[in-house]
Amino acid sequence: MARYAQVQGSVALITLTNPPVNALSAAVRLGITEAVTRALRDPKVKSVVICGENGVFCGGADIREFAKPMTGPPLVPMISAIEEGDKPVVAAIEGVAFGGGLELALGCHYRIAHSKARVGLPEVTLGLLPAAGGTQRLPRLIGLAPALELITTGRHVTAQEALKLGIVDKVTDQSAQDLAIQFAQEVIGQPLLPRKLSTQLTPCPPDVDTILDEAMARVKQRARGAMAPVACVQAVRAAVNLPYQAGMQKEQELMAFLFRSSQARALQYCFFAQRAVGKWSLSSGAHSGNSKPRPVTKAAVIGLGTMGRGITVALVKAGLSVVAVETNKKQLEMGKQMVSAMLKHDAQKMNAVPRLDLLHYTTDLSELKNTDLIIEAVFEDMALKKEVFKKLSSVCKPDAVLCTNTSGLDVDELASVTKRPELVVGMHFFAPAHVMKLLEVVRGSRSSPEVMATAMHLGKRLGKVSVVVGNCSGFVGNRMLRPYLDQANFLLEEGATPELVDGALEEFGFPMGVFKVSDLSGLDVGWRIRKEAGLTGPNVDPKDPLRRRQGRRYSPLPDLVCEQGRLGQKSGRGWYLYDKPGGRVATPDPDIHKLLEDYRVRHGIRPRQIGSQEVLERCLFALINEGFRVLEDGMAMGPEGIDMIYVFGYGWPRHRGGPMFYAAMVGLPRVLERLEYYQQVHPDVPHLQPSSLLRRLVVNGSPPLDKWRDFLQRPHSQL
Ligand SMILES: CC/C=C/CC(=O)SCCNC(=O)CCNC(=O)[C@H](O)C(C)(C)COP(=O)(O)OP(=O)(O)OC[C@H]1O[C@@H](n2cnc3c(N)ncnc32)[C@H](O)[C@@H]1OP(=O)(O)O
Repeated sequence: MARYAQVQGSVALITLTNPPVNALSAAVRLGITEAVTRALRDPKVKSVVICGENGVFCGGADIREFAKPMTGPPLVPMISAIEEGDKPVVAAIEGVAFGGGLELALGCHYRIAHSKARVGLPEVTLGLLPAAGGTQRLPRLIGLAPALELITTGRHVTAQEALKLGIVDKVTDQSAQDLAIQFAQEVIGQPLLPRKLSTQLTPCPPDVDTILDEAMARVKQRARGAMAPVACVQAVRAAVNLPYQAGMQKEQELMAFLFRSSQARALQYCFFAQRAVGKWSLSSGAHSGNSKPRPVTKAAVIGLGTMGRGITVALVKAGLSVVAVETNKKQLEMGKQMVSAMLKHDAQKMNAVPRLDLLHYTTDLSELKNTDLIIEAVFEDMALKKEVFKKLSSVCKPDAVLCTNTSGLDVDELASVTKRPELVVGMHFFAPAHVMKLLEVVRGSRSSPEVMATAMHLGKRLGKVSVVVGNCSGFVGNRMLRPYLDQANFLLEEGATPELVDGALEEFGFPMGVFKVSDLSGLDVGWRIRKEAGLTGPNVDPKDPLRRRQGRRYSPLPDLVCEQGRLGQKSGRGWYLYDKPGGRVATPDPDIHKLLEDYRVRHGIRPRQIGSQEVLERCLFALINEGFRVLEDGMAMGPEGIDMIYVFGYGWPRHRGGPMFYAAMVGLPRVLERLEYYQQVHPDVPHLQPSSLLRRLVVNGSPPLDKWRDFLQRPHSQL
């Protein structure tokens, strides 16, 4: 796991060999410990170079080992032995030096990086802190403020920035290993003490306490309940206030606390779940390993509304040439201006040139005959989308892939109007499409494996976390959102206020509560959908009482709010009051409180005190329950997919792992018991009826999440 060689006569070359990222597994740590001991003992060896095989220095500790009892030599003494040795050790960093990998390099006396390498301490993203001396050595090397920023965010740093910050000593476009070997010979005999970071003091500006206090305030505000960033600040404070050994002691104490936390488990689960969803498989036996994507060099986007514009920008940023289509010249010009502005803004931030040359604008669909893949992003209306698909089917080349960016319409119905249903797939982007990381790739019943591979591969090129989902109303994300929204509205009827509900959800870790999100998206969006579904407006069954629709409880509150012209942020009033139309700062609105009070009086509802726990249980458990139904119906590959959809698309706090992981952490019997309780209290809300899968899991002893698939009744998923 670590290869040893003697090169150029006097240089010991230690190579980490644990593909794909040379993670510091027990075997690698043992290999390094033995190799370093050998090099330090061998009188013929005058200096040492540590590098990684296959162009990767080291991706850090082996995260898979965290769930198992610790074996092999620990990292801290291994790194100390390198630093304390009397021979210069040079780290040759290619690819990445992350986490324990960078900590290993910080224990070396010199660091040389390839120009394409990246370094960083991403432990905080795993619910941990850099506990192999990272919180103590990095501040000593680069100073307090930059170290705080890197450690509390886990941000990856390019080799160039690392050089500027002083993390690395040299950057090369050639082989970092070759330069390191040469360098290791040059530094033989030079004093080593100044290069041993543990012997140095952290350089501190006079306002050190202010810097630390401000960092703590910033981190607490951003963390939304995540503990690791707070612990990172505490550990770095120790690098300033305490001698090295005492600082290390503090680092270990904080790490021990984090390591056992449910947040660390959640974040590590997310790390693997994010990678697992990329490995899709279909019930036909096709999977990501045996299905080849089609080449896509030229794409098209139909419709330059909010979604179409974002998708166009995302495609251009990924280097694809794009034909952007609108129905008339005026719309086209408007779309063009917006897309150009977005690309210029983005390029400016990255100090790059906007790739406007990749774009072609037209109102003529016949110009799509050479495009490989078309994404329809017109208004969410089945008739209109069908018309577009019919036309696309006749103008596009026969093997062009046709994608729809619907947020919930039937992909099969759309595919049925084309001559190539096997080349039709849903690509559900989330607004703003060039920013949001989530992509639901919707498999129609006839979508071919090749077309699924193409959409998933394109998602990856766009930097998205792409999740394969089945073709059901609302797909996965929006389907699960409905019971959540319903519960939030019912809570208002029963005595809550928007700020009470939002407060509980924000305290849980959502960046915004449900009513603030609705105001941001525009309340008219849901209003239109409810009208089309016959839940409000002229198509309502006249026999339905006001608070019952289609056989179940219904809250007309959101409709009443819209009828008052309160459409959310854009109109300056929604569930909250804003300082002006388009304003962002929400303040509680006495008019809404009055509306709720009048409503309750009108309907004879006695308001009651509602606490945060009830808000969370009713909103989140109803959503989770629908998640179990999604699994039962075979509309998602597994709980990991659902969790990634919620983490990347709906602001579910990552340190809570996603709804299905959260359910497992709370305990499935508890979720079931609370759903049963609320169902008894609200028998007219079918969403509260516990799903059969949840019941079956509980009866079978609540197996761990990765075993849930074994309890599905359907032999095959719908994917
Ligand atoms: C005592 C505790 C001390 C903790 C200190 C630490 O070091 S904690 C770990 C800190 N390191 C990280 O957080 C890095 C995590 N990895 C990455 O950011 C990326 O994987 C990468 C190194 C930048 C490589 O990215 P790339 O896109 O090229 O590949 P993948 O992400 O798909 O990874 C390939 C496979 O490798 C697995 N993997 C990656 N890093 C680790 C790791 N540190 N431990 C274990 N496994 C790791 C990853 O899961 C992939 O596996 P597959 O089975 O192929 O999905």
